[in-house]
Amino acid sequence: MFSLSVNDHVMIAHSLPHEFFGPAQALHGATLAVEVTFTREELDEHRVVLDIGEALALLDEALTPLRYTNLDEHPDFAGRLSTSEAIAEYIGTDLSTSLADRPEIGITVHLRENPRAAVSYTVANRP
Ligand SMILES: Nc1nc2c(c(=O)[nH]1)N=C([C@H](O)[C@H](O)COP(=O)(O)OP(=O)(O)OP(=O)(O)O)CN2
Repeated sequence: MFSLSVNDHVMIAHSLPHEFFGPAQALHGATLAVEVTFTREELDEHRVVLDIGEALALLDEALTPLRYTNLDEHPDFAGRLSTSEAIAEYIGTDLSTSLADRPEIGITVHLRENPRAAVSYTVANRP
């Protein structure tokens, strides 16, 4: 199995309006560090998992709709808690759509919420 990882970050604001989240029910900001790992069982005809430039561009495209937004007002999170897990799923789903022509590529999104906590999401039905 081969893998390629690229990273970026995104600044957002959001609230988590449920008592489960304690003080995070209030509006707060976060700079999320995002790393995506693409995997392939075998290399492609260019002997790569995915071109690094394309991988960076795909990640940038996935993050652009989130940059500097208040997720409480973002239509894709309407009525849904914008936890780090949900944001990782959103990014993974976007990347999976962009790579619909290459279902042989696995996608895992690793999202660091703060120096002590991170989540990850692996897109289903890919290797
Ligand atoms: N599994 C998750 N748990 C929490 C998330 C999340 O995205 N996924 N997010 C938050 C808050 O947005 C924030 O990042 C942390 O808020 P905080 O109040 O500091 O939460 P803690 O759980 O660390 O501490 P408390 O003891 O609950 O105050 C929270 N959780």
